[in-house]
Amino acid sequence: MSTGKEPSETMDADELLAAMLDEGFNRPDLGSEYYFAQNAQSRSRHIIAAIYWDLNAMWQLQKISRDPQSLDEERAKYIAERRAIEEFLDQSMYHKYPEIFQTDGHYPLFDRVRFFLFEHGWPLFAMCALSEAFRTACLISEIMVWDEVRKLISTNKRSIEVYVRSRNLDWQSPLLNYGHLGLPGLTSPIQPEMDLGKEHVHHLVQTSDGHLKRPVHMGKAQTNINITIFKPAQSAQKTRTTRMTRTSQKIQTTLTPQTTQETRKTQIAQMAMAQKARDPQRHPYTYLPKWGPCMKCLCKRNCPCHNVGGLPDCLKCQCPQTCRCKTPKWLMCYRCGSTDSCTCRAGSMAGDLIELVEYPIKGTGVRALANFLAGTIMGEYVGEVIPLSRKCNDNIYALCQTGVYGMEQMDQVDMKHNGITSSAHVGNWTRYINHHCEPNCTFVSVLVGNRITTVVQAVRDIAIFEEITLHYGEQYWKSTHCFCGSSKCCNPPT
Ligand SMILES: C[S@@+](CC[C@H](N)C(=O)[O-])C[C@H]1O[C@@H](n2cnc3c(N)ncnc32)[C@H](O)[C@@H]1O
Repeated sequence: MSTGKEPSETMDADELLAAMLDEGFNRPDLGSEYYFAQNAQSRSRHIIAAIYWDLNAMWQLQKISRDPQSLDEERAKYIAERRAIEEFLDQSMYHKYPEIFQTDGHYPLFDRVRFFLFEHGWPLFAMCALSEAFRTACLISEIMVWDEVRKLISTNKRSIEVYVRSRNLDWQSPLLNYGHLGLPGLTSPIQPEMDLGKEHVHHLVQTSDGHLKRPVHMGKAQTNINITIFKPAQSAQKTRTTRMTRTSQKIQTTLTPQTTQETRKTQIAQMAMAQKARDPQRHPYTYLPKWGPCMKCLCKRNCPCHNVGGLPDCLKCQCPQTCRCKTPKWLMCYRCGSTDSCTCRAGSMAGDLIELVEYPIKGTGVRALANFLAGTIMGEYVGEVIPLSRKCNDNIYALCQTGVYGMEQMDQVDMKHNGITSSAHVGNWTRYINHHCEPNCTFVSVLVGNRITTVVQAVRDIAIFEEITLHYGEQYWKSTHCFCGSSKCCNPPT
C-alpha cells in the first residue's frame, strides 16, 4: 500500500519505514527497526543451524568417548563438554530453585530459562543445553535474536527431540544430578516416551501429524545401507549360459586342427580375456583402466605419468621422450585427485544433518538441518546393483549408472549404461529426495576409488529447513503429474 509520502525528518519510525519501502528501498538504513528484525531473523537461523551442528558433534564425541580404543584427549574433550553443560544447568537450576544451593555464588537472574521451561519443559531444555550455541544464545544474545531463536525452537521442537533421541544422546544424566534434590517435575519426563535409539536415524520419518513412521515400500521395510551392494550369484547363471557359451562356441569352431600353435595360443588368451570381462563376480561399476594417449603433450602415445587429466604441475611426465611405454591410464579419483587406483569412498557428512519428513502428496522427503553451500557433495546414491543382464522391476527408485560425466575426461569413458542402482528396499537417505523442476541438487556420476558411482551434489546454496530436491528427468513425469509447485513445472496438475 502506498503512503504517497516522501521520507522526511519529522516522520516517526513506522512512517519513515513505510515511506522508504514505497521509494523502493529493499533494505532500509542501518538502525531502523525493520533492519534489526531482519537481522535478528537471519542470525537466529544461523544459531539454530549451529544447534543442530553441535548436537551432531556431541553425538560423534559421545560415540568416540565410549569406544574403548578412544584417545585420552578425545575422552577429555567429551568430559569438558559435559562440564560446560552441567555448569549451564546449575545456573538455570539456581534461578528456578535458589533454595537448594547452599552457596553465596552469584548466578544471573534468568528470565529466558523460566519462559523456556514454561513453554517446553525440562526435557527439551536439557536436550538443547547439549549445544554450545544454545547455551551462548541463551546467556548473551540480544533480546530480538533470542525471541527468534525461541520461535524457531518452538516450530522445530519435534525435530530436535527426534534428532537427540534417535542418536541416543545422553541428555538425561545431567538432569539426574538434581534428581536427589526432589525437584518437582524433573523425574517423570526423564523416562523416554518412545524408544528411538534402536533404529537407524534414517529409518524414522516424521509425519505431518507429529508421529513417526518406519519407511515401507511394497509392504517391506526399507533398510539403510552405507555402500552399494552387488550380489553376483543372482545374476551369474544368466550371464554364463547366454553370453559365455556363445563366445566359447564361436572360438571352438575357429579352432581347426590346421591352426598353428601360435594362433592357438593367441585365441586361448583372447578367450581368457573374454571370460574375465564377463566374469559375474566383477562389479559392473568397476572402472577398467584403458590404454590411450598422454593428455599433457597430446603425443598420442602412452605416457608413464598416467596424467590423463593433463595436470599442469605433474612432475612425473617426461613426454615426449618416454611416451613409448605401455601403462594403463586411470581417470582421476573425484575425492583425492589421484590418477592411481586408490581406496577412496564417497563418504559425506551431510547425511548427519538432514531429516526425513513426510510432505503432502509427494510422500517422504528430505529436509536440510544445516546451511549447505553450492558444490557440497550431499551423499552417494547407493542401492542394489542390478546388472544389465537382469530385469529391473523398480520404476520408482531405480537409477541408471552411466559413465563419468561432469569431468574433463568425459570423452574417454563409454557413456553406455553399466547397470542400474535400485534403492527400493536397500539404500540410504538419498533415495527419499523428491523431484523439483528447479532443484537445489543434481546427480553427478564420478569415479571414486576404482568404482564409477553417482553422488548427489548441491547446485546452489541450501538454507536450513529447506527441502532437498533433485530433477528426475522429464521422462519420469510423462504419465504422472509433478507436484513440485514450480512455475517451470514439466507436468503440473491441471
Ligand atoms: C525416489 S521416490 C522419492 C521418495 C518418495 N517420496 C517416498 O516416499 O519414498 C520418487 C517418488 O516420490 C514421489 N514424488 C517425488 N517428487 C514428487 C513430485 N514433485 N510430485 C509428486 N510426487 C513426487 C513420487 O511418488 C515418485 O514416484
